[in-house]
Amino acid sequence: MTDETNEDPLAELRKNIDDVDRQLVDLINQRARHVIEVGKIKQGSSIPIYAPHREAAVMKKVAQLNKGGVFPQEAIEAIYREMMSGSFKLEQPLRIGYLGPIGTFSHLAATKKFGACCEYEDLRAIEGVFEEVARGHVNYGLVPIENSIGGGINETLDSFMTYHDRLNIYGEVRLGIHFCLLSTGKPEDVKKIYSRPEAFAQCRNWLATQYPNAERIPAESTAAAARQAVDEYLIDPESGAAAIGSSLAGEIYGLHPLFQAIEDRQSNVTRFLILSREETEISKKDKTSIMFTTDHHPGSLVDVLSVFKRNQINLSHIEKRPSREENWDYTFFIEIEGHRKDVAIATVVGEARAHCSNLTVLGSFPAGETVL
Ligand SMILES: O=C(O)C(=O)C[C@]1(C(=O)O)C=C[C@@H](O)C=C1
Repeated sequence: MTDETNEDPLAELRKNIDDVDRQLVDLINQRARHVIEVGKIKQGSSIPIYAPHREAAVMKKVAQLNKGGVFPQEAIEAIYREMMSGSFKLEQPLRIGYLGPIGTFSHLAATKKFGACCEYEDLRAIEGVFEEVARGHVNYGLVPIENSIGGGINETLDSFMTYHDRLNIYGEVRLGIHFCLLSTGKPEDVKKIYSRPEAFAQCRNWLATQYPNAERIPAESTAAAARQAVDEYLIDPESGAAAIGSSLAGEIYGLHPLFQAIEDRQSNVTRFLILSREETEISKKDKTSIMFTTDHHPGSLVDVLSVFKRNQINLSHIEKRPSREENWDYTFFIEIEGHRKDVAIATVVGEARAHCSNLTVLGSFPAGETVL
C-alpha cells in the first residue's frame, strides 16, 4: 500500500500543520510555566497582576518579530491578548466590570481586551462601574470616554468628580463600532428593526436604500434590541423583527448577522478607559490624564495650558464639564504626553497646579494604539 500523504497534498499539508500545532502548544505551556513563577512573585506583594506597561512591551516585541512574516499582524495581537488572559487565570483570576447589559459594545470591548479567561460583571450604569472598582469588588472596570462621531461621554467625565480619589485611569482601548443587522429570519422577511436611536442615525443611508419601509423602533440598548427581536420571533416567527447591534449581541441572543458593517461611516470608533485602584509603571510611551478647575480670573485657563506649552508637553485631548459646585464654573479634563512618575512631568504638573483652584491627576497609562 502506498503512503496516502504522497498522493494527497492536502493530507500532507494537514500533517505538517498538526506537527507545528504540537510544538506550538508545547511552547505555549513553556511560556505559561514562567508566568506561574511570575504569579508567585506577585502573590503577597503589591505588584499588580495586570501590567499594562509590560503588555505594551510584549505586544511591540511580537509585532516586530512578526515583521516579514505572512501571518496577519492583527491576528498576532489577538492571539497575544488571549495569551495574557490565560496568564491572568494562572496568576489570579480577574473580575472585570462593564456597562451592560451583556452584548453591548462595552461588553464587547471588555471581552476583546481581557479575553476568555476573566470573569465579567454587568454593572448596568457607568457610575456603577466606578463604584465597584472603588470598592474593590471588581479588579478592573471599563467605561466609554468618547466616540469619534458622538463626542465625550458626560456620565464618565462627571463620575471622575466623585471618584477621583478612590481610583485611577489604568489603561485605554479603542473599539471599532461596527453594526450588524441581526435576525433569526431571512433578509427579505425583515419588517421592523429595533435599536438605539444613535445606531439608526449612524446607519441612515444603508437603511434608506436596503429597508426604506421597515419600521424603526427605539430600544434601551442595542443588546435590548437584539433580545426584543428574538422574543418576538419566538412568539410569532412571521413577525419580521430584526435588530441593529454588535456581532456579540447576535451570538448571545441567538440571532445571525444578515448584514455586517452597515454603518455609513466605517471609521466609527469608541475609546474606553480601564479603571483600577492600582497605578501603572512607566512604559515607553505614556499619557497622563488630569482634571482641574481654574481660579476665577480672566485668562486662567490659558495660564494653565501655557505651562504645558512652555515645557513642550503635548496636549492630546481636552474636555469641559460644569463643575457642579457653582454655576458657570467648569472642570476641565486634559491628556498630556508622559507619565506622572516621570520627574519632569511631575514638576510641570506642580507648576500647572499653582494656576488652579483644584488639580487632580487621574492616572497615567500606556498611550493605546490598541484597536480591538
Ligand atoms: O510580566 C508580567 O507581569 C506577567 O504577569 C506576565 C504577562 C504575560 O503573559 O506576558 C501577563 C499579564 C501581564 O499583564 C503582563 C504580562
